[in-house]
Amino acid sequence: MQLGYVNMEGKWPSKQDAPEFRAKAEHFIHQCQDISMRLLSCLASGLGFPEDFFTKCHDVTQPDCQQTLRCLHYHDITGKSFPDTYWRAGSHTDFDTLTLLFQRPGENGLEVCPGRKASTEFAHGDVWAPVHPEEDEIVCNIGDMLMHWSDDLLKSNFHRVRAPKVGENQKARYSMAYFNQANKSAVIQGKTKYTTPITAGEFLLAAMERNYRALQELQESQGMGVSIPV
Ligand SMILES: O=C(O)CCC(=O)C(=O)O
Ligand SMILES: [Fe+2]
Repeated sequence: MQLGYVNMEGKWPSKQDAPEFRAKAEHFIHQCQDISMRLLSCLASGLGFPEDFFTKCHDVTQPDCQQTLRCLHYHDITGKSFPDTYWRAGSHTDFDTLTLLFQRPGENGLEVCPGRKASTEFAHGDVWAPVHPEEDEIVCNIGDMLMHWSDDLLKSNFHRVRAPKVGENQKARYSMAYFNQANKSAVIQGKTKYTTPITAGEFLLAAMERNYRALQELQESQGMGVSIPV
């Protein structure tokens, strides 16, 4: 389930089904926005941009706002074993500027791949480290937009979610990701390397096309076709 600031009319669960859901979700989203803007202000200053630079690019009062809270539910797989090619979430970087990731103690599986040589590498075969959930901790992932804005100084990190094996906690995993995605019309432009301006809307489209092509190539190399939903 994905929640945001725009185009939400008619998408909230009804008051009868989940009486407090909307108010609680909106309160949480506002808290995520608040802490994100504080973090992004620090990052803007560190990168030599004005302190309010990223805040202005992630403006929730604008109709082209793309801030999103993704609520994830990975199913209970107790007693089931899957091949090593099976992931709860496959290796990827986030397309956004900065992600706040919330996970629950005991629901392990998140792994990160520190270090990255190029934005187009898909990190197969690299060294992965687990990020175990801790009470009161928020995992922050640098995304592709911030990597671009910082001319590759801040690397967007590959991460994935492993499927637990028989003997481990195979119960459901719930997590939430607050994606700080710049407003569609915000211009992403570095100072030294990525000096050609690109809007965040174009940037997201290009990232999705690149990931889709990479998936196609991987599946073709493994002799599997990509099935396109019709
Ligand atoms: O479930 C998780 O912890 C990871 C989710 C994630 O990486 C994503 O939705 O981009
Ligand atoms: Fe992610």
